[in-house]
Amino acid sequence: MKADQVPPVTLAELRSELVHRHRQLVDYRLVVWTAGNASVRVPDSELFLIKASGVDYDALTPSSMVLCHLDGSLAEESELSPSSDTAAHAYVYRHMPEVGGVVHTHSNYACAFAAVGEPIPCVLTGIADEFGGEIPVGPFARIGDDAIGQGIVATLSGHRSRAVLMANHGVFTIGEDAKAAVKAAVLCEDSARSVLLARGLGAPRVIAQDDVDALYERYQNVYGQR
Ligand SMILES: O=C(CO)[C@@H](O)[C@H](O)COP(=O)(O)O
Repeated sequence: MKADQVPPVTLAELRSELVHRHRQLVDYRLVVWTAGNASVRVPDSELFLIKASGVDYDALTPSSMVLCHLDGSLAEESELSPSSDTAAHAYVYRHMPEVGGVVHTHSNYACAFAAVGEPIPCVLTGIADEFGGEIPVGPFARIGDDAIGQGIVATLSGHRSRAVLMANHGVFTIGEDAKAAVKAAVLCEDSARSVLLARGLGAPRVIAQDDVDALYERYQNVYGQR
């Protein structure tokens, strides 16, 4: 089958995939209790799916994924309220058409940087590979409306990084799909952990910009199976 003959993904498949992506957040120890959430854009539509608010990760099923319009309103009748961060995710989808997945976590090491308002410096090749430079800090914003979304879009537009540390809050990541957004959340936490460990040994050294550029270019365009 040629790539252009791959059948379009169904809503049911997207719901199941989003359950799996939330399971990955637990497996990678990026979330505890009901903190955090993930969403996925429904291709070729003005819709996205997002986790229901405050539901245990163990209890998530395809029907716990709430279908929303890009203004954040419900697109179907649902007994479950969508995530408290729905307006933030919706704002990202409206203003970054290239984004197909959004993830939010309170992963500990990255949150430590968010708590002090400090970017994660580009001191390891893995950070250059995935983020193309430091992982930036976004503004403080209250939870519940699109203020968080505005901060995400303002910080990540035109930036290589797919992760932002929202000040005094946590990590928001974006990707072309939900898998890519989860990957960015995993690697953001891994980066933060390594940098904090390095600081116990001495002063981490920032990689030269031309090396960062070369590493990013290779990882994004050459690494892995093409
Ligand atoms: O960041 C926050 C609250 O600080 C929220 O994102 C919660 O962590 C998860 O909320 P729901 O998605 O369950 O509404």
